[in-house]
Order: sequence, then C-alpha cells, then structure tokens
Amino acid sequence: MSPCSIQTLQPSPQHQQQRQYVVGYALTSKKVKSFLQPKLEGLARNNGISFVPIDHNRPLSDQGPFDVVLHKLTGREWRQILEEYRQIHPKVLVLDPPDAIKRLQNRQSMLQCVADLNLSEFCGKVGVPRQLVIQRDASSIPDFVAKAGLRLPLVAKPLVNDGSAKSHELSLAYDRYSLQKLEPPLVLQEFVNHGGVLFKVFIVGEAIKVVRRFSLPNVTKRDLLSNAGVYRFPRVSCAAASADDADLDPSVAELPPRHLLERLSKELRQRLGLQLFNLDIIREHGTMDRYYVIDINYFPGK
Ligand SMILES: Nc1ncnc2c1ncn2[C@@H]1O[C@H](COP(=O)(O)OP(=O)(O)OP(=O)(O)O)[C@@H](O)[C@H]1O
Ligand SMILES: O=P(O)(O)O[C@H]1[C@H](OP(=O)(O)O)[C@@H](OP(=O)(O)O)[C@@H](O)[C@@H](O)[C@@H]1OP(=O)(O)O
Ligand SMILES: [Mg+2]
Ligand SMILES: [Mg+2]
Repeated sequence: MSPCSIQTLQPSPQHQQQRQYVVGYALTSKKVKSFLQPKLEGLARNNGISFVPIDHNRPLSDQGPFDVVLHKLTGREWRQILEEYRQIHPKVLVLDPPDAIKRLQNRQSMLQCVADLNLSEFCGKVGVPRQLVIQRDASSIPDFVAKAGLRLPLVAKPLVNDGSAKSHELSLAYDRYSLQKLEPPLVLQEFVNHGGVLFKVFIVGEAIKVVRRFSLPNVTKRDLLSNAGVYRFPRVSCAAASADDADLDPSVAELPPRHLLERLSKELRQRLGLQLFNLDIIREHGTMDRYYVIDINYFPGK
C-alpha cells in the first residue's frame, strides 16, 4: 500500500467522533442503587452513553436535551408529565410509555394479552392460570369461587401491582372459606404445580435472557386434605433464589424451547407496547409443553 492509500483509510474527523447519547432517568433511590452500578455506567460511557438524573423540581422540558427518558415511577402526576413531554418531544424515546406500563399495574389487565394469544401448538401451549377478580366484599368470596369452579389451592394476589411492598404480599389458600379473611381488591389464581422452579424471561427490546428461580413447591392432594387456611408467603423467586446452578430433576430444569420464548416475547412486546420487562413462566409439572405466564414485571432488577 502506498502512503497515499493509507491516508485515504484514515477515518475523517467526522467519523472519529462517536455519537453521544444522553439518558435522563427518573428512578427511586433503591432502583438507582441496584441499576446504575459503576460497571454499567462505565460500559455506557465507553459507548458514548451518559446517564443524567431528572430533577423533579424543574419542568422536564427545561432539562436535557435527552435522547432517552428511562423511568420507573408510578402515579398519575408523573404519567401526565411524561405524556405531555412525549407530545412536545416525539423524537425522545420514552422507556416505556406510561399508558403501556399502567397495564402491568393491575394483575388482571397484565395477563390479558397472554390470554388473548394463540401460540401454535407445535411450540407448546402458553396460557394463564384460571383466575377471578374480587373487587370487594370478602364474605362473598367462597360463593364466587364455587360459581367460577376454581380449583384449590388458590394464590391470592393484590389486584394493584404498583411496586409497593403491599402489592407483593401474596397468600396461598387451601380452603375456600378462609378466603373471607383476605382483603379485596385481589386476584385469585389457580395454583399450578410446576416442580418448584420457574423461568424468568428478561426482555430488553429484541434481546431475551432466561434464568431459573426457585418457586413454591408442588401441592399434593394429601397437602390439600391435611391443610386448611390462608398462608402468607414471602418473595420466593427473588434474585437470591437462583436455581441456575442447582442440581434439579432434568424434566423440571429443562428450559422452555428457545423459539417458544422468542415468539412469546415478540408477541408480548408488540401487544404490550413495552421494551423493558420480564415474564414469570411456569411449566405444569408432569408435562413438557404446558406453560403458564403468572406475572409480568416492568423494568425488573437482575
Ligand atoms: N398461579 C401460580 N401457580 C403456582 N405458583 C405461583 C402462581 N402464582 C404465583 N406463584 C408463586 O408465587 C410467586 C410470586 O408470585 P408473583 O410472581 O405473581 O408475585 P410478584 O409479587 O408479582 O413477584 P415479583 O417479585 O416477580 O414481582 C411466584 O414467583 C411463584 O413462586
Ligand atoms: O431489584 P429486584 O431484583 O428485586 O427487582 C424486582 C423489582 O424491584 P426493583 O424495581 O426495585 O428493581 C420489582 O419491581 P416492583 O414491582 O417492586 O416495582 C419487580 O419487577 C420484581 O419482579 C423484580 O424482581 P425480578 O423479577 O427481577 O427478580
Ligand atoms: Mg413474579
Ligand atoms: Mg411481579
């Protein structure tokens, strides 16, 4: 190569300059701590991405300019601020649109998209457990449950899923009369035996990652006969409950087929209008192809 041709291979100053992106973020202090770790900030910086906190005491439009607004805050006021901002700044990517997130803040509307899906049989069947919404009047729950023909045990989940500690307070009910003790509004969902392991599918745009987590153990017929009452249970499938390295029965450990998860994630991304979420999916124990989505979380943690 002649020196001349080497010169022509030098990138022009225009190409040397990396495009810079500014991400404005509105997160709780807990989320800032868990998400904005130095490693992530360093990686982002090397790729021309900087994170800037949004100041809630100043109008959003006076801040930035931002390429992306990343947020995980709830409340009508914040939703309104973001909607107005999106109208004025249509080119800014708001992750994610507040109305789309709102659908996940109710455990009934959250799973509606999955219930509406009709994934072809060859991938396996994906559905949601049968569930009933109780808006008020705990004393009528036993009758409602009988009329709906729901099978015990039932998982009782607060209808509102707003990220508060209360919205994660779940119970397992072994007999329907004890359900009167619960506080509506709630969703009663059939418990599906799944071998004590669930799959968390993390979705970031087109990228997906699946992990195994420990979950509630199977409930046998004997358990059902020998137990009564409603039992509160703690957050069983949190990040600390990883089952990826556990010595599991292979039929329980086997991940759902990749093409099934890709198809499901793509459909849900479109139908929910979200880019950042995860799905909790279980496989009915004793089957290799019956799947149930039990929970969808917006912009989850690890
Ligand atoms: N229908 C079900 N059948 C069997 N187990 C279930 C069912 N629903 C929930 N569980 C168990 O209860 C746990 C918590 O339920 P769920 O994921 O709905 O609650 P959450 O508070 O939204 O959880 P997260 O921390 O993922 O947001 C699940 O991880 C799973 O172990
Ligand atoms: O931080 P963690 O890893 O516990 O993330 C959890 C996240 O809390 P965060 O918002 O503080 O990140 C939760 O959000 P809220 O419903 O409480 O708003 C919810 O999305 C869980 O499903 C996440 O657990 P994961 O599904 O990822 O295991
Ligand atoms: Mg969950
Ligand atoms: Mg959840």
